[in-house]
Amino acid sequence: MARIVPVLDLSRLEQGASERWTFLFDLRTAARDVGFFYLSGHGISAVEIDEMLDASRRFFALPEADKLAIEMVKSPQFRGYTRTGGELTKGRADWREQLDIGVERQPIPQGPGIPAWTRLQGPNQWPSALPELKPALLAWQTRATAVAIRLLKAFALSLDQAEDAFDPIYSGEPNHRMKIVRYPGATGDGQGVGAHKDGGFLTLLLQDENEGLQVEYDGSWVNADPIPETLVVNIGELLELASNGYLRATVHRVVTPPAGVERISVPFFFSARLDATIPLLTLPEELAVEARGPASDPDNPLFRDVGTNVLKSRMRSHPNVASRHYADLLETGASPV
Ligand SMILES: O=C(O)CCC(=O)C(=O)O
Ligand SMILES: [Fe+2]
Repeated sequence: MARIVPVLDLSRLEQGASERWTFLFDLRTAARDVGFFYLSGHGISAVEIDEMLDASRRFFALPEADKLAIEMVKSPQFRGYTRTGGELTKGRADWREQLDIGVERQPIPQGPGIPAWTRLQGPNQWPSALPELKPALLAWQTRATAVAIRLLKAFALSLDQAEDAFDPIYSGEPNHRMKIVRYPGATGDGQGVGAHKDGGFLTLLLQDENEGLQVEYDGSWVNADPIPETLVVNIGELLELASNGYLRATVHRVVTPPAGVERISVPFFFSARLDATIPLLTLPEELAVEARGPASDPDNPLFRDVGTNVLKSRMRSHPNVASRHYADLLETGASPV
């Protein structure tokens, strides 16, 4: 039986015009039909992958005090460590611990009339007990950004747009974010991370050898079990919005591993600049007739303003950070949540 979540080889883009053309067709089909695929031929080596997973394991093995020293609640930028059960998906605790890292930038000076999402820009928190983590994660960000941009250009071509159609909304200051995540075995109620869609353009996920990721397809859950040396790619809400729902931001979740197993993953979320507004692409007629419009969920309103969208989802996932650093928005009802 054919795999539901297909494997696509990115190096086909460089194998001549006809291979390139069929790759773009396969890419568009996978992103429209399942919204998830495995990516091979991405150019990130097995050694780099192992190093990233090892660095993640070393972080989670640190004494709890070293991890709590950089807890996310200290960061208005939603950066840092979240302990197991500390994050919510649709109001329910996720049984995973994680470190959130964004782009390293100076905070934006605040004052009257400055939009709240500008507070998302600023520094990361790094563990002083593991100095090698910072260069390892920043190196991964650089590698993953390059792959994400190649893919985004390919998506633009596959939708009959100019290759650089998305450049104006990410170039200069893209707002990617990544996490290292550990799912401990047999904890909580089995929700590693609850069913959700990702918010950005594209997510590139590195997973270790352990199962747990599931993708919603045709009303049921399909396992997206690890395939060595591949990344799992999924479409985020921004690409669904830009394509008027032609491409699908698919719901996914992670189930808790069994006792004695821990699962490590490294999701990288490629997104647009916080000050960008998501355009609506004009699709060619044969694609436009198949565009369903972006899924509308009254519990999860989508905004074309990227900064507002990002702040909304961060505040929902981390209510402790919201009440410490965004209490003004919660009190005045100006909250974008
Ligand atoms: O850990 C995984 O495999 C997926 C994580 C995920 O979906 C997320 O953090 O958005
Ligand atoms: Fe996700």
